[in-house]
Amino acid sequence: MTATAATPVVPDLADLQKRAAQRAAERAGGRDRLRGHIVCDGLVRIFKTEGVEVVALQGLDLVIDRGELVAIVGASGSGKSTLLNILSGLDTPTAGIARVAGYDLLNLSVKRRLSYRRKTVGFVWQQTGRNLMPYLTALENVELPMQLAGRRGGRARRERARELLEMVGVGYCADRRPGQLSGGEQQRCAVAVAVANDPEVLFADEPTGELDEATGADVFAALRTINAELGVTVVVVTHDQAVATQVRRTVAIRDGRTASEVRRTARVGADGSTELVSEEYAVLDRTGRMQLPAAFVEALELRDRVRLNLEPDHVEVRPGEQSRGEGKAEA
Ligand SMILES: Nc1ncnc2c1ncn2[C@@H]1O[C@H](COP(=O)(O)OP(=O)(O)OP(=O)(O)O)[C@@H](O)[C@H]1O
Repeated sequence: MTATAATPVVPDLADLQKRAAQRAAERAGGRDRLRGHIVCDGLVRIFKTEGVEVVALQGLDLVIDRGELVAIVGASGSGKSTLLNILSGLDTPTAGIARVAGYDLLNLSVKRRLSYRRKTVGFVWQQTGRNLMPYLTALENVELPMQLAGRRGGRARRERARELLEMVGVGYCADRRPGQLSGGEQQRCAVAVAVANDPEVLFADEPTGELDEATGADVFAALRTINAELGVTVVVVTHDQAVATQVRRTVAIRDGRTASEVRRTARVGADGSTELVSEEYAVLDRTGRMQLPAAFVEALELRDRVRLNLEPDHVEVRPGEQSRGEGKAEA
């Protein structure tokens, strides 16, 4: 159709969809922002029970690149499980963007959701009993998902299962049933089971919650190996702050939003020795919102209103009239 003053061009559905996608990307801060393997942008989840609304996620932003290993930490009730349930396809968000490996989790048909959960993602749960079949050996447990998916022939399946158990350090447990394994060994087998069908992303919900520190460290070592050897993106949810020493990137959630991040990088010293350096960042969302760390707020007794000053290379946050503290914080 030719456009004239009298007959304006009516965009067709494909045009409108393209425009809507562009607008959504612009609103989210441009296409680059939405390019991660896992992308949450302005993610909202509201639960309604008996007329009461609970806002579990209040516009959460998070971008995780392919092949990253990230821990999500936060106090009880901060929204960790809600986030994991959405990312693993068990729950649907109320609004925002949630995308994993190209799947738009807000608009999944039943068929796509099933395929997403079967092929794209793997899970390790906190309860060891939920991860493994009690009457099968460790080896049979790892073989089972491949068998159900009709992948690989019998011998190849067995070989792959052995390889995965070796990879997570429990090759010696192959012929034992879960009841004959320690909690840590069971969770390491669970990691092997979860990646048996080559998922793109592995989600682990408090995988060390029932373990002591040393055994928990073995499970983290298994997750790191899987991440490095298979290139699987790994997201571990935990309320254990000590996990920061086990991974390179830790994202803290507070009140349903990403609040801060700790990144650990290897730094080579003048003598050639390598040390891991941790740096903590506050997370700034695309509208410029950030959460001050609770310790800073308490130290200066900040409340209600604060004064902001733009300095050449930083922003200064000072107590306002309502705040009683006399000191100043800098962001
Ligand atoms: N199905 C639900 N119905 C109503 N409210 C819910 C539901 N699930 C979670 N919530 C609420 O949402 C908020 C976040 O809960 P969530 O379980 O995600 O937190 P969490 O960080 O995983 O906590 P924990 O470490 O204790 O598991 C809480 O206030 C919780 O009570």
